[in-house]
Amino acid sequence: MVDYPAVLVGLDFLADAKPHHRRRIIKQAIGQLPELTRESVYGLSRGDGTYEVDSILGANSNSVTLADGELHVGVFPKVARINHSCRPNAYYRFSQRRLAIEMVAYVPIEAGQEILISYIPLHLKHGERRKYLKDNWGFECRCSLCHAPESEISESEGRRRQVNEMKQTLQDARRDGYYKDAITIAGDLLQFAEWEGIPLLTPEYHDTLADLYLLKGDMANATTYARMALNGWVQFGSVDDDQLENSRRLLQGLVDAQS
Ligand SMILES: C[S@@+](CC[C@H](N)C(=O)[O-])C[C@H]1O[C@@H](n2cnc3c(N)ncnc32)[C@H](O)[C@@H]1O
Repeated sequence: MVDYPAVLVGLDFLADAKPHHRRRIIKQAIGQLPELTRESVYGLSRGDGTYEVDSILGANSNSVTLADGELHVGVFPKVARINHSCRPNAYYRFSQRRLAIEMVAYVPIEAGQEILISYIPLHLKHGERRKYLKDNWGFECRCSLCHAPESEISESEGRRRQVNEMKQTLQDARRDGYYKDAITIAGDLLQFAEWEGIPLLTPEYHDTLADLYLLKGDMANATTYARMALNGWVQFGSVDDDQLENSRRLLQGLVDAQS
């Protein structure tokens, strides 16, 4: 799914304009939208706040960085209908070239099944996630993980903690030249992500494995993983995705080196 902004406001303007000017200008901009888009913006859920425009933006905006490097806040009407989950099945990314948000499913999502994204970084702990959502979004999370039995939450916490530690150990092992150990950890990380149902971006790990095998001098495995990474980025990637380009270059370099 691709979604274009109905409203896009520079962060400088939000920070600097006098509140009543800001609200008037944004309201005027919404008023000038085509009828259907305008209705979809006014039909969005409301956050706290006395002022309509502030409460719509507060509960429904996404921060995006435009090609000029400037941070903006946008209302993307379709994305704004998607709820948060600490166990998401999709994620979104912003394409500067398309000026659009692209939704990407981590796993197959059946028709009728709810699309869920994480509004917050996934590595946060349970309590931190709840606090972040309350402080920044103003709601108590009711996702399936937050409502799971205590034992399931603590199992999930343990796995996430372990994943963070493993990522650190992997980096240390790579830096110190223990490539074989780093390769084992990268494989375990993929397995953990599957158990947790927290989709890692698998191509990222295939890229890591390609890099480690290359460092180890195992060109055959490096090429296999580079190819898997490239296939993954084609699936997950965007038109302006650097990772796809980097992956393509790595694979080409490996193929050239062996020919
Ligand atoms: C961007 S909107 C999401 C779509 C909205 N639920 C709707 O029906 O249009 C964000 C608002 O949805 C609600 N929400 C989203 N995820 C939630 C969750 N995990 N638990 C409780 N409320 C949630 C909150 O009220 C939040 O301010």
